Amino acid sequence: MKSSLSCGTSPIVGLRFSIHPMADNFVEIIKGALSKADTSNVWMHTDDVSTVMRGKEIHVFDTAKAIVLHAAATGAHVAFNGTFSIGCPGDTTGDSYLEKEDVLVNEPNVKDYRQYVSSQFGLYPMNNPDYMAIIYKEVERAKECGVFNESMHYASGLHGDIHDVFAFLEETFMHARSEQNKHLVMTVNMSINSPSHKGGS
Ligand SMILES: Cc1ncc(C[n+]2csc(CCO)c2C)c(N)n1
Repeated sequence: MKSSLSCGTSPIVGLRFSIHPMADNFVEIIKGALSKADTSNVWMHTDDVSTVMRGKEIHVFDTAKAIVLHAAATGAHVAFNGTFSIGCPGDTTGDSYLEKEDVLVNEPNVKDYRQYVSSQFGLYPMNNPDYMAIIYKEVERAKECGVFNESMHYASGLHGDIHDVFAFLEETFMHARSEQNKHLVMTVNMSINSPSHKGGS
């Protein structure tokens, strides 16, 4: 890993995530999802706890959605949890693949998949005194986009087709930061193919 400090001006989006399939063949599902997605536009590393991905925003969201969809397509009940980050002052410019072209490599392969997902997200606009206004605005955006599910402590509930939920997450991640406040963290939990989803899936 290279380690030149970028002083928080870097456009690199990082995502650290885990997939937990509630199935006996969880190893096959995790490894299968990671290998079926085209990861050529992101830097990625998997360990025993999670996987980290770094790259341009569009490629991180494109690759993450494909990985989740490939795990979901097995039919197993799968949980995804991830932390997205951009603009961290302590971040480094290495392992980023920023030179990649803006052509999505997974979207053509997964665009026809349909998958209901129930999700909870949290926004953390770092060092921004107006953070509550930003959070309320983004919750309003979720309502306008038709993916809002319910209010709750410490997160907001989203649900719907995975393409709509991911599109919202990418949009809100773009809008909840600014030139003055570059550092943003977003947490996302998803539950897929859950027996609790009566009629929605
Ligand atoms: C996305 C993602 N990356 C890594 C792990 C950790 N993990 C748990 S079991 C397993 C397969 C056997 O090594 C791995 C890699 C995870 N759960 N999800």
